[in-house]
Amino acid sequence: MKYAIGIDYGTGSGRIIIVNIYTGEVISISVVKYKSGTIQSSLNNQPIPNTYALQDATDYMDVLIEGIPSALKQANINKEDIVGVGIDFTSSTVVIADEQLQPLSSKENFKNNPHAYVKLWKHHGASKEAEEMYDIAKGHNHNWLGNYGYNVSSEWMIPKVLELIHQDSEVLHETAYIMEAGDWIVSNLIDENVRSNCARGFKTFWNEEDGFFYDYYEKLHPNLPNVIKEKLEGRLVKIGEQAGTLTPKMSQMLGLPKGLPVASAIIDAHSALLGVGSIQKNQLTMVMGTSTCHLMLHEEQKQIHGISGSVKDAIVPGLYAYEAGQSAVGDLFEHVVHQVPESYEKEARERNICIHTLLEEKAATKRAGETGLVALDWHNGNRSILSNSNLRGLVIGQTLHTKVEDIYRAYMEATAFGTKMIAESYKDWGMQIEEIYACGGLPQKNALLMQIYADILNKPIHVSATDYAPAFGAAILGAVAGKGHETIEDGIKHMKQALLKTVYPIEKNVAIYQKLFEIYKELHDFYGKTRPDFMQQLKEISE
Ligand SMILES: Nc1ncnc2c1ncn2[C@@H]1O[C@H](COP(=O)(O)OP(=O)(O)O)[C@@H](O)[C@H]1O
Ligand SMILES: O=C(CO)[C@H](O)[C@H](O)COP(=O)(O)O
Repeated sequence: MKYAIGIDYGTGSGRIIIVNIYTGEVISISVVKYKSGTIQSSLNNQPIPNTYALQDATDYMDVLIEGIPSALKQANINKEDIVGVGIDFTSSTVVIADEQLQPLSSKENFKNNPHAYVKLWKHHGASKEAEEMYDIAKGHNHNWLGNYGYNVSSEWMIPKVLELIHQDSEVLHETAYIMEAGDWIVSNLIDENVRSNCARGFKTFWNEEDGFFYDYYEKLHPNLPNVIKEKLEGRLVKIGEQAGTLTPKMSQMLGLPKGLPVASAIIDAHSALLGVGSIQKNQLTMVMGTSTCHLMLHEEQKQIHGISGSVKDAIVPGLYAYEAGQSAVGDLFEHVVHQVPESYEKEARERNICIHTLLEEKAATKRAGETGLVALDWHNGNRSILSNSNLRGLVIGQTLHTKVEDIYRAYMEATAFGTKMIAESYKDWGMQIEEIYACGGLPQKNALLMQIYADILNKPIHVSATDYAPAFGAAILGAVAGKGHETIEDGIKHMKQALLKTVYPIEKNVAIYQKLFEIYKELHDFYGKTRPDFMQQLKEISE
């Protein structure tokens, strides 16, 4: 029997699975929550801006140190039968490290410095840098901005590097490596500075043909080209390739075979396509968790307004991977969970169910449209199709009878309307959508959510049976890196996970939601395009 390990680093936790590479059977699962979670509002009791979202990279190492021995113990297999390990990580989640790959935040003199910590993918501290980059990129004689959907997101790598250059020269001086967190994990496992084409292509202004866009970087800041050369370069390893092998120190620390092959890191949402097996063009895959990513594959590169980017070989060699997304989905539902009355908390405790389930149950008692609400799901900005992290949420139609579950339902509907905007942009630019897949940690947990998506998108939604689609994708890459399978396609054939169900649209709901979508689009275009300054002003006044 042969096995592979897949390690999925999500926003709140790391998930480790050991998988039979011939059957896709999960032998064991280990989940390790990040001890410091996401550091927001304050760091060590010192206030930090509300736009900051930081993490502590030592938590990522704890996932390995605690999670792998636990998964091995549960699996009770001969570890010599493990052929390889793959890692997927949220992105662009940026680690600041010294020559020994130690995170600067772990050093005594930097432990209270926010710029020494990981800038999580949803960190919006670099919005001014992103706006400045967009203005300069627009005037730059190139065509690559179209490959990024004609936008620059503050969630990407270069705005976060510029923020560091602008804000903290001392941290920058002590920094040897600025790395995607997935690359940082792989580089620690093999003791070499390597960089994956996946996150590099999507989150940094780089493509394999041209390399880094140094002529553009020079216009942004005189120091930027050197910072990129000195701190972001590293041996490129592409998806599907082996990055290297486990060092003796790591194999001893983790209890894994010496010289175990390690795959190049992949972005978490992109890895899910491998785990689900949705790698045909005309398939839209929604990876739904804290956020949602909307991914497609195509043999051509099209410049699609409002998506986050398109990169060749980033998921399946030979195909362009396309990504769009929404920065707050599970996070938005969680926001309501924290606002329910004590009576709801009491009821959930007594029935031993989570608040999400209680809210879903209460929200399901109403028919489509009965709340009388329409919301904009922009509580953490709008990633696609407006790419504006200064935008804010909105609910219209509230009365004195509006309940918290009505707001919960309105947010579920709003995230589905936002997905419809993305799907329409894909279709407007020549990407036909014939099938829709849903995976990630959300779809299996909330039946009402998936029915709302089927009704609003007016398409059947194929729901993956596993909560761990990204981890399965990482395990497939680990199996290929370790020559357990010759190609990614072979790995998918043996290891992809089954579907749980297909949710079909309900005709009467489709008609009601089409009316509500027309209102959503009016609100979207007014607050997102005609007067985005309203929400910008509210943000500035609040700071
Ligand atoms: N039953 C539910 N309904 C809606 N959202 C949920 C439910 N259960 C958890 N969530 C949300 O899902 C998100 C976690 O998604 P998951 O995919 O597990 O993690 P990650 O985003 O770290 O990969 C959290 O934001 C949480 O609020
Ligand atoms: O932008 C991303 C991918 O390109 C982030 O990795 C994703 O949005 C965060 O993932 P999750 O919601 O699962 O935590």
